[in-house]
Amino acid sequence: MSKLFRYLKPYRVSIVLVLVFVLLQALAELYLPTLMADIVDKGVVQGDIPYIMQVGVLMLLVTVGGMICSIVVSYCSAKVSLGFSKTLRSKVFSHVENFSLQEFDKIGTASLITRTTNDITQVQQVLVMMLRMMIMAPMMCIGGLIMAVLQDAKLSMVFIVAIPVLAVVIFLIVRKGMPLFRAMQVKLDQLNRVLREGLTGIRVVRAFNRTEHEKRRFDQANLDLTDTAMKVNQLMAAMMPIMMLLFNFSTIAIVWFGSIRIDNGEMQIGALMAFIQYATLILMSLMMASMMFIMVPRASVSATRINEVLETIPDIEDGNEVKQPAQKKGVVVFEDVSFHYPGAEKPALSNISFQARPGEVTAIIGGTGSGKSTLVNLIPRFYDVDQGSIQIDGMDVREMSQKELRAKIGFVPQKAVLFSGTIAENIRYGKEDATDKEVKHAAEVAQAEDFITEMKDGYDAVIAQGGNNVSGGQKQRLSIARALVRKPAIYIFDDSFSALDFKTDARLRAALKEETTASTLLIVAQRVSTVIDADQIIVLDEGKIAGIGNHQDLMETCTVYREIVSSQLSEEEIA
Ligand SMILES: Nc1ncnc2c1ncn2[C@@H]1O[C@H](COP(=O)(O)OP(=O)(O)OP(=O)(O)O)[C@@H](O)[C@H]1O
Repeated sequence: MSKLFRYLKPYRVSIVLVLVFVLLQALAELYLPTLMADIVDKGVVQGDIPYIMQVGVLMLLVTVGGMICSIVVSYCSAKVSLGFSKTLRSKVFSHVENFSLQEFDKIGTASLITRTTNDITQVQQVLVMMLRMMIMAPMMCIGGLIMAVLQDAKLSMVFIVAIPVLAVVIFLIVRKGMPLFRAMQVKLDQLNRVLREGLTGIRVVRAFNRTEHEKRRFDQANLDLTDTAMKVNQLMAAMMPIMMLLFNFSTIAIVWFGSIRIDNGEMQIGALMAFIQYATLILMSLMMASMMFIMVPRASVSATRINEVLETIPDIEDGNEVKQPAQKKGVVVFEDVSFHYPGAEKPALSNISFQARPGEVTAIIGGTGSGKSTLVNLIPRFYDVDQGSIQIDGMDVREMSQKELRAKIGFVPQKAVLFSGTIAENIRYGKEDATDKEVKHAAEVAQAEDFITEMKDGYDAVIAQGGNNVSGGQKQRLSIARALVRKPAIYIFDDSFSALDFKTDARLRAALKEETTASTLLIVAQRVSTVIDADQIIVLDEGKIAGIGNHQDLMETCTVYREIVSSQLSEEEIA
């Protein structure tokens, strides 16, 4: 957890304030019983009213002082801990943004969400506690002991028995609690995963009548978490009565032995009352310590999970010296590229070599799972190649800065993703400073203009979370417009026309041709009609190139291509 505390630096002043005021508060608490002993022994016993009034006013002032200290401590510690968690959340988020897809696959989205929210809250809560109790508990314990010994050294022997017993109880509780805290965070991850899947996949859940199944899955994860949380709470609940029992036994012992000492004239009644109060302070401080001993390990489990994210070095990082290709044409060259996903037995791509040139359309076709998406995902470096190289305008993509590289590319993913906001905002996602005219033009080319103008608010129509209020084909066209608006040197369309009807698909490709005369186009497609006019078609089969050429060439030379064509087109169309 200490590693995370480096983010506390900006709050140094507030932390010092907290510590100073906690110290003052502790001193006030320690002073009060002595004053009370004085009132009883010197004022009440001797009937000295002015003395009672004088010390009474002093007690009142000390109490008010202690209260003010407590308020300052609460304010400053809240400020520090809330600021700390805000900083930590944004650090984790911006670090995660740099992750390659490999790290996302490894940690899992649900766990990343829990770590950024719940885990940070755990650490934040403990931080408040530590700020308030780290000084308070030892001060009250040591100060209380000294004051108690000063009141009556012999009676202090009671603590020799009480404190070690309490220490053993705390140790046993912490030892039992640690594995439970760890399990609780993992189970929270599981619950979040089930919840996320159930909510994002709600349409499939309904369509397949799997509501009950999902409910069972959720209940199971929920019950699992509750069971562990119950165990943790039972442990915590057991702690309090045990502590109170020890506390009450100690008080009985103090009153018992104290009254014998009063009988023998070795102690005064006021001193015994003060002694009991000091004993209360000591035992309270030990309770505070035990709370810390329980909460700190729990938060340290969370801290480890947060550190794991912060210390994950993204697989894909810019080199020390990033370069820029001399030309900006957008020539994409694959040179003997092979790639396999971590943990996968077979490579997803093997020995891929080809060139995609500006002004030309390079289409990639192949069966499902043949590696088409993987191939195009390697160009913006979502993953890095295992072997060979990918060059843009003669420069290896690993030598460029990721920002520069991705600025050259207009990427339309297989699954269209929109963000909550207006249609115009979604298109501008591709180019922040795009003018209204540019946004409109991109929408026109993407064949989205018609349906946008039909909407009540046109370009200002609001897209719901995940783009759920537009159709699949409309979503695809908006994500195409988003790529078009940045006018990049290279366009990548990963199966981006699949949800369009044949007419719109053809119109879109014709408009694209006019718009992108100087750009390199890579189009992944399932439909032969989409690729038939391409300048070059790459046929993929189980991660390997089965053929490369235009439609006519491939019809003559490539069996895999012929099979795809004959499965989709009629005899006349083929002829
Ligand atoms: N993130 C991943 N982790 C592990 N394996 C993966 C991952 N993504 C894809 N694969 C595997 O890599 C192979 C190629 O997948 P890819 O998505 O590139 O195929 P595709 O040709 O685009 O298929 P489709 O047309 O169905 O989209 C498949 O065997 C797939 O199971």
